[in-house]
Amino acid sequence: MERNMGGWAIAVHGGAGVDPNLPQQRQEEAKQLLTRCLNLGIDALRSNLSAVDVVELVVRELETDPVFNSGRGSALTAKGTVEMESSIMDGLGRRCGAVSGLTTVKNPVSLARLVMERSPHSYLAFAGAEDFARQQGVEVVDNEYFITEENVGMLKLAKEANTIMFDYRIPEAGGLETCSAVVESPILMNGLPISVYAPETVGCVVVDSQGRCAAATSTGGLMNKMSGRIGDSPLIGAGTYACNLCGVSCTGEGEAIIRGTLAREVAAVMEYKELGLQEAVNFVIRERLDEGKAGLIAVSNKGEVAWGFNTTGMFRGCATEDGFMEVGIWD
Ligand SMILES: NC(=O)C[C@H](N)C(=O)O
Repeated sequence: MERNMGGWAIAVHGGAGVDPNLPQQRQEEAKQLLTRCLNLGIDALRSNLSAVDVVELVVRELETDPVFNSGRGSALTAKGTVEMESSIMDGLGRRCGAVSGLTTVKNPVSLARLVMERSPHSYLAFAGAEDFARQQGVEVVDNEYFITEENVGMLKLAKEANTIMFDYRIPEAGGLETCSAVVESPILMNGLPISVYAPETVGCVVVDSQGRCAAATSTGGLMNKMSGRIGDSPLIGAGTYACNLCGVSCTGEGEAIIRGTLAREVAAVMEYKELGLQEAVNFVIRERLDEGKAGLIAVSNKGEVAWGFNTTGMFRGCATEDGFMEVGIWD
């Protein structure tokens, strides 16, 4: 799908790889949150906030709500702790900031923005990033704040199955059944079984009415990941990218997104193959991504919005200045 209205455009995602048996209630909950976040972004764009301000604002909202896998509600490490990561990129001047290994920062995307604006670096991680957060006076909370009962249940299941979970479902009776079905036919990666589903990382891409593009992505990573594991979300060019042409945010199996440098590839094929935004998204998903692994959202400086995925579904929503708005999960 593609819209080309020449004004502002916004897209949000709440993760790719959705379980086809996801309870209806959970689907509705996710769609409501995406709609609320889109509206927040739309109001901000109408008030003339810049693209980078809008992506930060929207991702903060998604981090604060526990529905998706970022900030509160983040996936847990094998140790049962939360290690969050995020990045933000302003297409104007291609400025960027990224953070990993955060354990107490309430809104990782805002720390990524501070790395971009108030540090001489692009990427800070673990203890150094936490020190920087304190130095900057951002809101910090106990690690417990990020841990939800639901995720504790999911980690238990992942551990029992010795699986690094890409799934993110409610550990109720139905959830358990679906989950064991996943585990019965695992995909092996480096000798470890991995389910085919992806958890619900969040991201937002925006082009404002002046044609400035920005992108931001935030996540807790994968359920039962090794402590210290870094995925695609904080990696500029892999999970997040923005330039004067477009803004892109990815979601799915981080290792596959990193191998494909997906976000940057969208910009590269637009630039060097002179493809339109949706064509570029389709090309990258088809040519640079292993089957069933990921999805992405994108905007262009012309006010186009596009998305694509090769997983079962992707939580996403988009809107353009002419009043078009769509929120969906499946193809
Ligand atoms: N659902 C996700 O998008 C997970 C994220 N890409 C990661 O691998 O950390």
